[in-house]
Amino acid sequence: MSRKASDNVEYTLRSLSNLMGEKRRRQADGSAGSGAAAGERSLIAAESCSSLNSAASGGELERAARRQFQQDETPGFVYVVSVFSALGGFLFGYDTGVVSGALLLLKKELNLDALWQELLVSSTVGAAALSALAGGVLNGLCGRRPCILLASGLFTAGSGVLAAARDKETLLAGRVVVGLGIGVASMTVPVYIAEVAPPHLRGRLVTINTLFITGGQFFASVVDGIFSYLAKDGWRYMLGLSAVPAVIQFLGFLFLPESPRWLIQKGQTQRARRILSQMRGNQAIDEEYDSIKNNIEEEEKEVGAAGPVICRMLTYPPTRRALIVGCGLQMFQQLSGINTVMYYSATILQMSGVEDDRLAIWLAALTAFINFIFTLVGVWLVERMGRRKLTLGSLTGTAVALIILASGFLLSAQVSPRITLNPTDPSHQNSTCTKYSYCNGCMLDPDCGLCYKLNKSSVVESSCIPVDKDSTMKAAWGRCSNETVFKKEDLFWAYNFCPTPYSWTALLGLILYLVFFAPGMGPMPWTVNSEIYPLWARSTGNACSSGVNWVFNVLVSLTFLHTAEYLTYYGAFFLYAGFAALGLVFIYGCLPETKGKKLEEIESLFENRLCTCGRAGAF
Ligand SMILES: O[C@H]1[C@H](O)[C@@H](O)[C@H](O)[C@@H](O)[C@H]1O
Repeated sequence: MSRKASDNVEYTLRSLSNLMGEKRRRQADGSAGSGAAAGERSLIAAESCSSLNSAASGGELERAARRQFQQDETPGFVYVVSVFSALGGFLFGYDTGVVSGALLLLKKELNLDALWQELLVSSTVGAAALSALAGGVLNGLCGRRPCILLASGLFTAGSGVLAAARDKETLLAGRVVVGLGIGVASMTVPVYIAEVAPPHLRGRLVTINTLFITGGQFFASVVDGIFSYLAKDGWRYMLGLSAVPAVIQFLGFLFLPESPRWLIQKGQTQRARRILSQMRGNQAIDEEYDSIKNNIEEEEKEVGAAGPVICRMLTYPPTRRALIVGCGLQMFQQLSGINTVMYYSATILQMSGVEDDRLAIWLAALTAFINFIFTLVGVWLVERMGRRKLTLGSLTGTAVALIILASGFLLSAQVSPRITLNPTDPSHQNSTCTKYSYCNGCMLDPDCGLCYKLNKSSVVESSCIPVDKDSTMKAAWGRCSNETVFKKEDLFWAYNFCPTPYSWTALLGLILYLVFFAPGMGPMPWTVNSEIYPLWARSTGNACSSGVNWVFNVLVSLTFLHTAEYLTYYGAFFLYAGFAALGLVFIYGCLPETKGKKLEEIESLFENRLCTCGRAGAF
């Protein structure tokens, strides 16, 4: 009998027996438990055989029974635990998202130069990379719960330091502390949720964590929008607000349990059984408990317990392959350019005709909102389509959207308006801006912007002028240096883009990008990583793959401006499209379907050669 058919039969039988009013099975505990469990299993097996035919024929009944079974099996407690853990995802999203708005105010109030701005952004991501890697050891030694408590403690402390900071050095320290929290949370939360969730809900519950990440990013952009009107100290609220969810998570986790799988691994079996039955409601837990326990024993025999986990992972082919798949997914997530697209979204939207510069900050919120809403679509799709199809579909759409986005920039560059006026700098400073004859060159120079008028839809009276050091919304001198005056005079200022009739193509590309990326490539790397490693390798596997995610995040964001300078914007987006295409080949060949499988069964999907793993379990 196929696995699916036997599952169906089991669902049907268990639910039917519930429907017929059979008394809830009592939880067996301790040594008496195993005898009772064996009895129960044989009862189920006998039921399975005798009812096989009727179950197989009654499709409707089967579906109803499956639904009933799943409702019975999933107590609200699992959802509560998942939501409290996913607050870690929210903080990850909030703290990485809020900084752009905070910087706009900070750079004026504390006179931050470009290096300090860069430091405040990258220090967090860099610290996250390091602590995600270190989080693996902590997770293995101390368990998931202490790590989540540690992360929320770090978030709380970091946001307190940031809100109270008096100078840029303290700000930097606060950003590093927050980054340490993000790294630990990003690798622990998906693992913890995957370990407490029942198999049929695991994908959905872990994907909720990414929904919280994008929700955090969206919330951060709204907070940025609101507090941007508060020129003095607005940044303190922006950076300090994350203490609220952090404290809630910390308090919640004082009462929430450890992962039962980790407890079994550490030999704390009584506690593990108690927590597992809490998580599974009225369902008998013996089967799951035995399978976790047997699996741990088998793994220890097979792989041996000596030597550092990473070495054992690399020398044991199934975990080596899983590690390559997990890290590859995280790498391709970042290489397809999500964070540059998000960061650059306000400009892309402005480029497409939104001319009110005050709106820029709200436009970023709109992008974050699309990312959030379409991650919700992913939560809905993950248990329907499965991880593999969802990731493949999402990455294909992402690659196409990147090509459209790049074509938008390419078309804009090709019809780039000519520069017709060359006013002289009143302060007689030498600026590179005056040397450009076309808008395209001017746009790629981060120090310059285009000041122009429109005659119908064509650009006239254009000049390339240095950008104001405090605000990219206006020029340093000349016709476009005073926002209120130049708008009255029907002048326009374009920083980072050239006004052309093809700008809408980039907007279309941006929207399509988010629509496709958010349901699959956003959440799946986290979801798949939480389930592909056997228990002994899970902390280390997730630490490595999260570390890879953060390292590529820093690399892509730090190199974007240089890549754009050397390859132009369209070149940069074509490059990301190329990475996405490579990612597609990799995922097609190597990513097996893990939907509905018990965590203990997944290891077997990596038994064959890496490039054939994609075929394993792909239903
Ligand atoms: O999965 C998340 C999510 O999609 C975010 O929007 C992105 O900023 C992160 O880098 C990524 O890891």
